[in-house]
Order: sequence, then C-alpha cells, then structure tokens
Amino acid sequence: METKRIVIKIGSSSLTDAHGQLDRMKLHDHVNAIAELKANGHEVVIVSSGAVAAGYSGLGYPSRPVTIAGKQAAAAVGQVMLLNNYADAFRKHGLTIAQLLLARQDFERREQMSHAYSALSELLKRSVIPIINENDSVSLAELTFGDNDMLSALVSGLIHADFLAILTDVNGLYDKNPNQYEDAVRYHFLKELPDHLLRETSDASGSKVGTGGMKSKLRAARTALSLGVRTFIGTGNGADKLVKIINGEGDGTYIGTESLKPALKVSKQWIALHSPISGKIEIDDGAVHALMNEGKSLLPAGIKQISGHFLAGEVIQIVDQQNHVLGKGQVNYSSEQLDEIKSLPSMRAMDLVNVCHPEVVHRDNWVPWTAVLRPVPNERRNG
Ligand SMILES: Nc1ncnc2c1ncn2[C@@H]1O[C@H](COP(=O)(O)OP(=O)(O)O)[C@@H](O)[C@H]1O
Ligand SMILES: N[C@@H](CCC(=O)OP(=O)(O)O)C(=O)O
Repeated sequence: METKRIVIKIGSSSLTDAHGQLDRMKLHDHVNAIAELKANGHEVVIVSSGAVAAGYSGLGYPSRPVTIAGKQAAAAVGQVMLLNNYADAFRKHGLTIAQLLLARQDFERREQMSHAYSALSELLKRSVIPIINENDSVSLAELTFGDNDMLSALVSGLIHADFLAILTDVNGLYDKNPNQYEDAVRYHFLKELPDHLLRETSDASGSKVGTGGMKSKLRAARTALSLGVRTFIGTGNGADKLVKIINGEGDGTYIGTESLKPALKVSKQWIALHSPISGKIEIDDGAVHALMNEGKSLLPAGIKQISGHFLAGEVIQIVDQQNHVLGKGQVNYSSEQLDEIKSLPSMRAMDLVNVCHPEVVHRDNWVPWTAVLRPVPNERRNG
C-alpha cells in the first residue's frame, strides 16, 4: 500500500461534549484512528482545536469566553490539558507527540516559515506526531486565524501533504445549512470549489464551541487545493474511520482529484500567500507575454513604471499597463535602482547600478495571480 503524508484537522465540535467541554471519549476515538493510520505506515500531522473548550471551565467561566483576553487565558490553560490528554492516549499506542503553536505572523516571516517546515520534516522523519494549534494566547487580535481550518490548509501546503482531512460534526458540505433545512442535499465529491459555493455557504457554526462554520472549511479547502492538496470534510467513528476516509469511503465530501498540480515550493508559497506587498511594478506587453506565457524572468527592459519604496529582497505586485494584477514577485533591485534602469537593456542596467544579475524578478521568485492568489469571493486580496 502507498504511504501518504496526511494532515488531520480536528475541530472543537469533534472534541467536546454537549456542554462544550473536552470529551475524552471523542479524543480517544480520534487517537485510535490516527494510531491505525500510523500502523499502516502513513505520516500524520494533527491540527487540533479544543484549547479554549478544554480550559474555560477550569478558569471559572460559565461558558466559552467571548472576550479576547478570556479566550487567550482559557487557551493557555486548556492547551496544557489538551496536549496531556493526547500524550497519554498516544502513549498507549507507543506513539510520541510534539506540540507546535503557530500564529499568522509565523507565516509572514519567511525564515520562520522555513523553520516550521524544517521542524515538522524532522519530526515526521522520526515518526513523531506533531500536534499544531494556533498560538491563541499571543496572536494579535486582528491577525488571528480564528479557527484552525485555514491553519490546517497552510500546514498541508507547507509540508506538501497528500491529503487534508477536516473532521467536524457534520458529514460534509450540503447545498444549504443542514441544521436549518431538512431538505439540504449533501455533495459527495467536488472536482473544485466554484465561487458561488463559497458565497452561498454559511459561516454559522453548528455548536457552541465551533468557529467559522462550513464557510471557513471551504476557504481552507480552496487554499489546500491551490497548494496541491486533496481535501475531505466530514466525520466518522471508530478506529478505522481515517483509513476509510483516505481510501475514499469516508462519511463526508471529497474535494479535488488525484491529478492536482504539484505543491508550490515553500518559498513560492510564502510569496503567494503570506508576504507583505511593498510596491508595484508596471510592465509592457512584451514582458507580460514573457512572464505569463513563456515562464521567463522579468528584465529591466520590460518595466514601464515603479510605485512605492521598496528594498531588494522585498515582494512587489506586478501589473500590466491597464493596471490588471498579474502576480507577486520578489525583487532583486530596490525601487531607487529600478527608477534608474527601467526600460534599459540588461547590460546597461547592470553597469549603471553595479548589480551582477539581470533579472529584476527571477522566475523562481515569481508567482502569477492564478489559483493560489485567487481571492475568495467578497474578500480582500492578499495585500
Ligand atoms: N452548507 C453547509 N453544509 C454543512 N454544514 C454547514 C453548512 N452551513 C453551515 N454548516 C454548519 O457548519 C458546522 C461545522 O462548522 P463548525 O461548527 O465551525 O465546526 P468545527 O468546530 O468542527 O470547526 C456544522 O455543524 C453545520 O451546522
Ligand atoms: N485555537 C482555538 C480554536 C478555535 C475554534 O473554535 O476552532 P474550530 O473548532 O476549528 O472552528 C482552540 O484551540 O480553542
């Protein structure tokens, strides 16, 4: 049997009881199913929610806190309880776990993203099961993932996973919220996620503890697909549930086909999804053709105009002369240098600013505004 690298996202709703508190039976059910995957030789990374749910009652809150400070405190208490429970449960299977707490800022800094990649790769090599959660207690309010769906998609891209399973309390995506409409119909398989599905799907959570509802799972699934990772959204019970899920027999919705394009390199993922945009370069039609159709790098000769102040190594947006965004790239020249050399032949440009490589943006550091950068409807573009 082919072994796979699998990311399992476990939502709060799949870890808690009717009062919104950590349900150890549910946790053990997931652990048994993950142990089964490991026994079959698969590599597994868990993205687990549940810290706030596990911690709030111990802090004396009558229900899940709504204030930022309340959630941060509850997560700090609950994360310890959550991981202790996982560690005990996995130990019974002879398996070791590791904890990684990630914040959105960790993805915005290229080195930190590479460190996360290296640490995860090493843990997987040593057959340890990394358990990731958002670093709720320190995440900046305006920069939190909020739920772990998007985090799980980004992690699955980062480690070039073969499959992302988002476990929740509903058995897949329905054409309308099944909690409200009895006649809601479930999708078993979707080749891709069209815009209208994202627009129409509700962000209402089905439980007291979940965040983001089905909409955030679809956003995450779209990101995972664009990073080359097939996704499942659904549920299941018993030790064989995950084996069934990865064999295509799971109770839920499968999104994407086996023949997705391969994942982008980590450096391109950073440029595409996380890097801040420091400026803009407008290019002529010849350069548009070279970049978009011929897989070439951007040379000084194709540059018409520069906006913003940026340094060499920063990421800028590239637009055509009608101001259509073409993509993002990491520049080898500062905006000051580019102002001097725009439209010039490469040799002259290099002489003028004393730089030894002709590419303004090398094709290895260029990501076109295709699937990865495509904004989810009703949302701001990255940057
Ligand atoms: N179209 C839909 N299909 C399926 N579930 C939906 C849909 N719209 C809203 N939901 C709700 O989304 C919930 C799952 O999201 P959420 O509560 O955030 O789960 P989790 O805690 O697992 O992240 C379901 O319980 C369901 O009530
Ligand atoms: N990081 C938070 C997760 C917040 C949350 O509700 O996420 P989810 O259940 O995935 O919608 C926690 O551990 O409680």
